Amino acid sequence: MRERLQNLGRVKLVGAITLAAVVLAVLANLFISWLFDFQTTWFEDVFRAAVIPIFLAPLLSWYLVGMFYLLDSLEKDMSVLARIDSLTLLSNRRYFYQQTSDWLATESNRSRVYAFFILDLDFFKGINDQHGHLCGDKMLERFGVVLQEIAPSPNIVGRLGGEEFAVFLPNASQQEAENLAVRICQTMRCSVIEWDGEKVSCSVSIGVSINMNGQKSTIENAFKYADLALYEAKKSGRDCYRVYLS
Ligand SMILES: Nc1nc2c(ncn2[C@@H]2O[C@H](COP(=O)(O)OP(=O)(O)OP(=O)(O)O)[C@@H](O)[C@H]2O)c(=O)[nH]1
Repeated sequence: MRERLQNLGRVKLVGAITLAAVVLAVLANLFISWLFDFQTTWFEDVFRAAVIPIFLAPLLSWYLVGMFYLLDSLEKDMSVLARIDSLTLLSNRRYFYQQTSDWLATESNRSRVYAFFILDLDFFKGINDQHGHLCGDKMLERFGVVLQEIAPSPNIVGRLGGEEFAVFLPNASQQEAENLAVRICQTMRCSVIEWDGEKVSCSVSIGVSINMNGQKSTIENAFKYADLALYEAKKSGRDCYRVYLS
């Protein structure tokens, strides 16, 4: 993205040079005609009129093609940036909702089972307070990587905001969902980052909502039930998961 923006700067410079060259060439042409009061033939008139476009056409074409290519790639970059969380590179809240809602809206998926996790790092404020926000950011990045490794596609992983994340497991049974929750808790419990020569770790609490028996439901319901389960996990002392069956 940064490279493209630099290229855009270069293209603008070439555009300005091209424009200046056109203006100078036209002025020079007029000046020479005025200075020498040319009595030119029609052939010389046509030749002189054609010289400028012939020499400048490649430059102009290159400029226009470059501009088109860069604007096109910048538009694509913008659309990606609007969907991802810049710190963890996971889906952001809005895109996560869109992905999961799209899955649920598909007719063939409506009667399927799925699990929905809300994951919240424990006492995360303490890490910020004790080691600083940059350390907190590094922990959030680490958690994002852990989630992507443990719950790869077709599962959908997103950062809802702050230290709250979500995972959607399409077609997952209760057993599969619970196994995954156990693995995430264990991995975070053992995961350590180095910060200013100190080892920093952070556990996670997980609220799991499982849509049993393939009942039709919305992502809002799944969210509500997972949130209730998360509340139970926090109340039970954290570093654990709780399940809400619906
Ligand atoms: N470093 C960093 N901190 C963030 C970010 N977003 C939110 N926070 C911090 O996350 C902390 C969340 O604190 P709390 O809501 O009290 O939660 P907690 O300390 O994890 O406590 P429990 O959830 O009850 O275990 C706050 O201190 C926020 O400032 C971020 O992007 N980076």
